[in-house]
Amino acid sequence: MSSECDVFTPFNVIGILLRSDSSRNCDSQQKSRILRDFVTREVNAFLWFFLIAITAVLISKVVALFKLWSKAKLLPGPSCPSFYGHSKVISRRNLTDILYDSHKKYGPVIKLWLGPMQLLVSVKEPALLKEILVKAEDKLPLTGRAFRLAFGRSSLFASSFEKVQSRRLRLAEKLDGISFQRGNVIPAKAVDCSVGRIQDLMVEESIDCSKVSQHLAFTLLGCTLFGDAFLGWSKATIYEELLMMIAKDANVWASYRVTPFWKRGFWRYQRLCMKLKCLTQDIVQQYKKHYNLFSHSHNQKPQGETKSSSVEVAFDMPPCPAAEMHNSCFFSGPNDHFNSNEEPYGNIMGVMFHGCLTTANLIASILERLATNPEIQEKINLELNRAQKDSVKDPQNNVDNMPLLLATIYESARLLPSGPLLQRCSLKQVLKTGITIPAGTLVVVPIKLIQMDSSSWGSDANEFNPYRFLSMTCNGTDTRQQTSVAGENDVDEGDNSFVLNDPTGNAVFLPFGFGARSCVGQKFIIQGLATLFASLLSNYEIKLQSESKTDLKSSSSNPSTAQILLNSKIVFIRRNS
Ligand code: HEM
Repeated sequence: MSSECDVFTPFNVIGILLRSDSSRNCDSQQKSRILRDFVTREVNAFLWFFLIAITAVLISKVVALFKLWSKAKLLPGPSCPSFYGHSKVISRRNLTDILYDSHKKYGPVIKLWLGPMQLLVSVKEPALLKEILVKAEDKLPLTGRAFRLAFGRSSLFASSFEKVQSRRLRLAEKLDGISFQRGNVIPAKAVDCSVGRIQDLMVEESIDCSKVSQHLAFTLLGCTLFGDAFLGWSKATIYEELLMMIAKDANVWASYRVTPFWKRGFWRYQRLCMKLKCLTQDIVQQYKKHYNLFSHSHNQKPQGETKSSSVEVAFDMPPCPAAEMHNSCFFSGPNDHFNSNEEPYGNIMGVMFHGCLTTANLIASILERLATNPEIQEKINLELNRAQKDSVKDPQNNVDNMPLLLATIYESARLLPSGPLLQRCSLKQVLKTGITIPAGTLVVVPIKLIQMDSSSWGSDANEFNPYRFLSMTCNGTDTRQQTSVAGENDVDEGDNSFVLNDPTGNAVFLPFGFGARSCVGQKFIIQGLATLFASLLSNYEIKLQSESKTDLKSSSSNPSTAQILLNSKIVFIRRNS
């Protein structure tokens, strides 16, 4: 017969765990029952708490979803075709084409659903653009993930503004600093090396426009970052190839929500990234050796102090003792502490990657415009001759006096931006105009459409016309100056001269973005490319290979498909031959 105490022994797990032996006395059974009751109550309380918390989270999500839906209702846009939104349509058609059609039908601010909880808002209205790009500071996680997967953690290209804020400020200061020392933006050797690269490629009669642009961009950036060490670096070609191979797949691997460790292709990609890291390490070592050699041969400073290297001069950096030279030497200040979570070469690889791709795209655009507009080329050459006569012989010091050349660069950037969209997320504020874009929305600015919009750029918005960035100044006998918009028949001569209307800050000119996350290399690269093209045009005439002409798609009624580079072949003809 069981004892009285045994009657109360519950048959739950805790009860079994706490059940006492029948040999124990009643007193100890009493204690264990109290303990068991206590534990049971604690577990129940925890479960209740857990349930309430989960329910609260779910309710808040549902409320947020309803809020999103009700706010989104106020925004115009095509009706949702299914529960999954427009994602199926987007996977079948180019997003820029869809945005072009939707903006045409529904106005300058439109919405698209990427899923039941993901809203995309595209803004084309110039009055709203600046406000949005200033207020929305974070970028899409995809961009940050692509850089992180390829180059490790770094503090320049992360999606969160908080993480990049201080580092991008310092880099911008340094790059802007050298932009003020105009003549020296890109060291003369970098330009010579880039032009020399064209001569190497000239073995063939004509050159692939995209290939030569890629070589030029890579040489320009490499020489600027690593100076003389880069000129003699035997692995430069492999580095360039690796960068391009990584660029091809970067967004594919970043688009996986969970890193696809199970895919063989992903590990192949990681090996490429690893090789790139080793090569970056190698060029930094070479730079270090070169720098050591330089400081020993110019032993002008006391021990412990070193003379500024070419890279430091180019980037306006404090001299850095060779022993401490690493990534931060390029991208940080004297009081910067290296973050141990960061990949030591992440920022260098990131800048080489972003800089090469975007600069190559712009160089290709300029080369094609010049090749298809020989009259502009000749006028730039006249401008170059005049600038050379006016001041020192070196054309590289005169890019500021070459408004047509600068206008050609701006116009080429307008017609072929490096990407079709600027992307932002987590816009928290209500916009001044009364339009509310809910928090968490993916906000896109379709730069390609904006930069070719006839309402902002005129009826020739799809055409190459560098004169849109120029004004004609007429210096009469009285000293007053009169300016008027320049045209292609105007000549920059004598009493008349062109003045550049700098488009930076114009809400509808966005090849370098705008606001908190705009490109920090803008001034630097515009000056650098002007220097490169001044040198290039003084040596060569650029022509399109005759068969290539039919390949050029110069205009179309839909700006989203206009001005696509079709990999034309170009010929460089030596001017004095
Ligand atoms: C023709 C050449 C270039 C073009 C067209 C270009 C264009 C751009 C664009 C469109 C963005 C995004 C802006 C936005 O979302 O608002 C960007 C970001 C950036 N660019 Fe460039 N870029 C060029 C060259 C360079 C160079 C040479 C450097 C550095 C030396 C550089 C450094 C950066 C950095 C650090 C960012 C990230 C800013 C951030 O996320 O906060 N860029 N660039």
